[in-house]
Amino acid sequence: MADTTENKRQRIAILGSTGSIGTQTLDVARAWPDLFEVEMLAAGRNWELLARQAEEFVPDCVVIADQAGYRPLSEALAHLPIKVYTGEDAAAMSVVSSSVDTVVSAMVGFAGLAPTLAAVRAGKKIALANKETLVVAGELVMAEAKRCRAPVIPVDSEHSAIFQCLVGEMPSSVKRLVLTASGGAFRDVPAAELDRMTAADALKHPCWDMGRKITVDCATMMNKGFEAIEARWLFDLSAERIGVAVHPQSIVHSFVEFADGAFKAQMGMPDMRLPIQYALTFPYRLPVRGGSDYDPVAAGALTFAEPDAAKYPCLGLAYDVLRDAYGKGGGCVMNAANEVAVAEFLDGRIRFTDIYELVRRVLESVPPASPRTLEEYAALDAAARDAARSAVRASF
Ligand SMILES: NC(=O)C1=CN([C@@H]2O[C@H](COP(=O)(O)OP(=O)(O)OC[C@H]3O[C@@H](n4cnc5c(N)ncnc54)[C@H](OP(=O)(O)O)[C@@H]3O)[C@@H](O)[C@H]2O)C=CC1
Ligand SMILES: CC(=O)[C@@H](O)[C@H](O)COP(=O)(O)O
Ligand SMILES: [Mn+2]
Repeated sequence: MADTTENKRQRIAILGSTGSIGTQTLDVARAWPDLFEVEMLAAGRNWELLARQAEEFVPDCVVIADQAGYRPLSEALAHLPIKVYTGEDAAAMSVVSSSVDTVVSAMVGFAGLAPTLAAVRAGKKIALANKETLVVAGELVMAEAKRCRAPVIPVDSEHSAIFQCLVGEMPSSVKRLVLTASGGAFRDVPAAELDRMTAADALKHPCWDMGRKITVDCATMMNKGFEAIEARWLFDLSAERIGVAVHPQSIVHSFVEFADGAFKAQMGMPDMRLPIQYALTFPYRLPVRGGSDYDPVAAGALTFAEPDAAKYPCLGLAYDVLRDAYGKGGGCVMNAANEVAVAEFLDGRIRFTDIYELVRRVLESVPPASPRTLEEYAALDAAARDAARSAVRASF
């Protein structure tokens, strides 16, 4: 916590402040007013919540992506010295401000890539929740992070757990990582019944309270596939050294096996405030105010099992992408198709089991590509979305 030891508050920007990770980041900032200063907030459409957050934290600026929210937001904040921006590049332009130390990347989906990359290029510390940034463009983002000396600290609970296990270890000592998975909303539903499951069913996650898109990704286990790709880029490991275990209790947040046969795990109650706060204060640890205690003796048995590959085909598909079976742009195409598929499912236009089918078809139909720049990734994302929407119109 370099900023804090210098008696200076850490100045944070939150991309996606109105979402699940964003609001919990503000819980952390609220709990430690002497440590954190909220400098910038960015949201998609929810200008009312953004206005309330800005009233409370009085950042230097706020960004609302939805242009319809610009006027009411500006009017609501007119009595405060807060700049209000909207427009396609506004978030990316605001996070690079010299008054920002740390950027919490917590938008959902492809939308998070451009502002996160801008923050990386400005050498900011990144607290990374938006895993899609690495699924889509992990090679570019991590190369730029290295070039610009921008530390990327994971917020995603599994990667935070692995990051914590690796403190003090040599990379060459690592044999493999194992990402734990709850199994999602349908872990106790037989595979044959999945095509009848509704959006309301899929949104009942057994352990975590999160945004709608990631909650559906957990039900398909696409989330775990994304996390395997995220682990590849964060920890520089190949697919063979990244495993997945179903762990219904969501207490062990992931573990690492070392060359000598030792295992290290990070455990705790499912509460994202811990990994969010750890990413902000690393290498220091502070109490999580309002966090719940885990008592390993009272809590009972912890269990682990192999994922059912037939029931969760999205996981295998993501591992194919991880092995570059669809070219270097495979992650970008898979993410775009998945965003379209999940939105169509949430709107009741396709079945739960169609999500896999749609993503697979788009991966098969979009020609392999090797994007290198943000613009090339954006073009590939747009082509994959078009292909996904055409496939929905044609066959679902
Ligand atoms: N929630 C969790 O516990 C975890 C989440 N993550 C990851 O963190 C990220 C955020 O997840 P979560 O908080 O659950 O998602 P939510 O859906 O709760 O929040 C998403 C946020 O992104 C904003 N947003 C959406 N689209 C845009 C856009 N085009 N431009 C600007 N802002 C936009 C939303 O604004 P608005 O609502 O105003 O439209 C909202 O603030 C995801 O990548 C997810 O995979 C990772 C681990 C755990
Ligand atoms: C909290 C978090 O990190 C999520 O990404 C989590 O992984 C969801 O749970 P499962 O993927 O285990 O269902
Ligand atoms: Mn996770």
